Amino acid sequence: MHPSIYIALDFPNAEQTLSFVEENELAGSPVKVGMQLFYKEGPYIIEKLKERGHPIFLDLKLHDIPNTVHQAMKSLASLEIDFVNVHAAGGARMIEAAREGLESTSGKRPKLLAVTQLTSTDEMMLKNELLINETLENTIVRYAENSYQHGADGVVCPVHDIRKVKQACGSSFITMTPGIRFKQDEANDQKRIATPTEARNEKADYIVMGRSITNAADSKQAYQQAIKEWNANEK
Ligand SMILES: O=c1ccn([C@@H]2O[C@H](COP(=O)(O)O)[C@@H](O)[C@H]2O)c(=O)[nH]1
Repeated sequence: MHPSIYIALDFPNAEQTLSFVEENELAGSPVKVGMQLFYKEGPYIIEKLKERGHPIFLDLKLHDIPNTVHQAMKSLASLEIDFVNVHAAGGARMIEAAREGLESTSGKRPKLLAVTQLTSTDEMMLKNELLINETLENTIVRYAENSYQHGADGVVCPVHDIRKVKQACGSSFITMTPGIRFKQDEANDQKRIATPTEARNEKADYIVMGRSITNAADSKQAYQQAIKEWNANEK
């Protein structure tokens, strides 16, 4: 296992998820649980993954009014997971409310990440659909600064923006980067992708890998390949 590589367990149910981790001998490896799995199974799947020693990033990307996010984070904090997140676009007060909700737990507080811009967003979509007349890079850095100033421990961002985010928010501000693909893989719906090697070179703290591992003919081997790339250029 590698502490910096989170495997996105985007499966439809607990049975398929637990078979996947068992068949590929992934007990103890960091995993990301997203909407598909959590909406189906709820806290049960978190309990089962914790029993197997997995560090957990619960990727639900909360985005609502501050009071709702505050109360939701209080509930999520009781799961004693490692990371949870919100959309940075929810704004300063919502991010503060999320942090306050997490701090109400008596157990270990999950770290709070804010999603800057999704790795499926490109410049064209930003301008034409989201009507943001700034570059993607400026938007991501500004959202990261706002998140940092209002209580987030880090951001979810594309690999390409890590350096600027760290310059603006400091090197200990966490960067969790999805959109990771091996060189030969399809991008699928992702617009801003990078290899594990590129992520490591850009000094990502963590990477998220889903389909490049879960859809591989040999998932165990694919995970080992990710670890190999990551370790090849040790910081
Ligand atoms: O900007 C973001 C934020 C979250 N994700 C999530 O990461 C995984 C990526 O899966 P792949 O199969 O490796 O593309 C997925 O669960 C997303 O919900 C993201 O891709 N981009």
